[in-house]
Amino acid sequence: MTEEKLSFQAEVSKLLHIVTHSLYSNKEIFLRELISNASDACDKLRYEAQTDSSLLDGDSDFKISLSLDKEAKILTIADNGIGMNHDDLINNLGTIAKSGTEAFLKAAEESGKSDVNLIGQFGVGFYSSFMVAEEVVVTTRKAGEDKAWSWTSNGEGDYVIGDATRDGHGTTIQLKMREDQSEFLEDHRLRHIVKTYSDHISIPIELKGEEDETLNSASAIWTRSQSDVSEEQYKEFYHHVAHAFDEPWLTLHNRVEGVIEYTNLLFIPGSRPMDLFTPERKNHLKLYVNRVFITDDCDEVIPQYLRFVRGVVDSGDLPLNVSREMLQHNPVLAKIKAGLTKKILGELKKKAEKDTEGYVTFWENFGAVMKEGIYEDFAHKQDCLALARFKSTQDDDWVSLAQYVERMKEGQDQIFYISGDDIDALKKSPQLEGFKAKGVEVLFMTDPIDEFWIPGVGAFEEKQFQSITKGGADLSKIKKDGESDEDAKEESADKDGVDRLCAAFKAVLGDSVQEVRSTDRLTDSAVCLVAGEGAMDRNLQRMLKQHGQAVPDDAPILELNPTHSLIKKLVDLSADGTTPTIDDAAHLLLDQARIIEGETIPDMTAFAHRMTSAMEKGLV
Ligand SMILES: Nc1ncnc2c1ncn2[C@@H]1O[C@H](COP(=O)(O)OP(=O)(O)OP(=O)(O)O)[C@@H](O)[C@H]1O
Repeated sequence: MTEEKLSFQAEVSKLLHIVTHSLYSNKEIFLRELISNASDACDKLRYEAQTDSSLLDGDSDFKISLSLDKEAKILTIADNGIGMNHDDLINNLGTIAKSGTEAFLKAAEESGKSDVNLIGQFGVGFYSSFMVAEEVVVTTRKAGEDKAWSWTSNGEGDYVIGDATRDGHGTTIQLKMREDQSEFLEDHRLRHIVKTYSDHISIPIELKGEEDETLNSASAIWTRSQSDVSEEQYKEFYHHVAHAFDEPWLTLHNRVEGVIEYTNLLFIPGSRPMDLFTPERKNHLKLYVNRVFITDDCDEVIPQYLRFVRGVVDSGDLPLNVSREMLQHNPVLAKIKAGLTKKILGELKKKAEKDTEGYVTFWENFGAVMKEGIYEDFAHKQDCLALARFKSTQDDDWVSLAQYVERMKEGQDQIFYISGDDIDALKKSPQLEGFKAKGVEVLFMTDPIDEFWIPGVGAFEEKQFQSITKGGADLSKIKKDGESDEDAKEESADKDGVDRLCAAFKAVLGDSVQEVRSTDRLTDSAVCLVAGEGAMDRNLQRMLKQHGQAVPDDAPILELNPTHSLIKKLVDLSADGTTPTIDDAAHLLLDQARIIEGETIPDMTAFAHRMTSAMEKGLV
């Protein structure tokens, strides 16, 4: 017999250390995890056997069996699923490729003792066996292969893989229970745990004894009627199907009848899954055909912007032997996708109307993903827009576009927004000053996707979206509450003088600015930068530059606040032509505006010199 001793990947060792040393009291979940894996293994084989029935080798009666040897203190969990070969064992039980593990380990490291909660939140899958067992022996044979393998470990640093014998395909996991965990060797305890956590598993879970006993209902939960499923059972199924450990925020269970028939049991998670923003943008919805698992890797079943939805879709209208390739451009699936999208968006709309507070939780988790729908889903663009919520200058609450339009000021015909990745920095933007002073609400667009959907959508209820960091944002038509035309006029400054100063600044600054002009969007600040109306928004320019993309070399417009005392002084000084003071002021103010925008200034040394000399003049 050959044996190989191998070390766990470093992350696994860390994870195992947490698991074995944790004081986590809910140790019974180890059984849920192992049963969940066994059920997945049966699903996988059932699917593979659709195209190659020889894999079943005459054993198609899928089941999971539990048996107890009280004397030897061994609990055995066996399945006749897909099984594992030598390399699978190393890849699956010696390494972790799961997204989120790193975050889990980091959080565990940072939190010190509270790893207890973390296990509950993240789940540790197969490795949870080591919470209750001092030794775990896995004996497994992969369907279609002759050779069986054993995997043995005490969960401390390494494991041993060796030859083994096993009748038929599948996996047998033997847990040599720790001295203080003998409760899990009691029949009644196992019955209770299976009923609590694994009742929804669609294949039978049997407890071996003089007479074998089936412990679960063994009917696919989604085939039952809603009234036969408790909230607790939905939650446990969600944990199983989503590999999640939080509470579902929304559960959608319904059967659709008509030209195409299908059942869906969908969940919107209560917190963000870890892989939400990975470039693949994968969904994890499980597709079944008449209760036979087909795939959880099919892009055609739900749009990418709804990729946070978890659960199951089962339809008898797809052929059972459908291959993953056949799923592409499949008209039945396209209809299911359209139906699911409509259903989900409809339910979200209801939630948004009925439970504003609860909806905010959803939006804070998934809003940035939902906004991709505004950009990508032409058919549902308006629905997605109506579901969108924004932070604004008005208050700390989230606002919908409809609410925004409703509270627009007299004379206002545009939806004003400012974009950038940091809301706190945005709140301090000088460009906001004039809007705040007039009580005009401005939306904060803080998701990168905002830069893409806004130009595509253009308007909401015929009100154009207008970036306030672009030249075209015009405040002059909007009056302050209670302000008369006369008051408005009084605020404007000596126009000729300002024009003269603008021309002098432009002459000094040359091509580094497209234009220098007076603005009414500032009240406290002296200057700000904006993009020309036809040019790319400055935030988008910054974003693209950060990602190494080519960006058109559009120089910004420098705007001066004619009511600011510094500008007024400079207006007076400019009567004498372009003096060194005007020259320095032009450069300093441009650099200042760049700094406020979070940009680096091209010549730091020159900036420092000018600043020093300006301070000297002021102080001496
Ligand atoms: N009974 C089994 N039969 C076949 N393969 C198995 C079995 N148990 C585990 N595996 C394999 O080992 C892998 C790792 O299992 P583990 O429980 O650690 O993680 P997981 O099931 O992928 O995720 P989670 O932690 O969310 O349950 C599984 O993805 C599967 O490939």
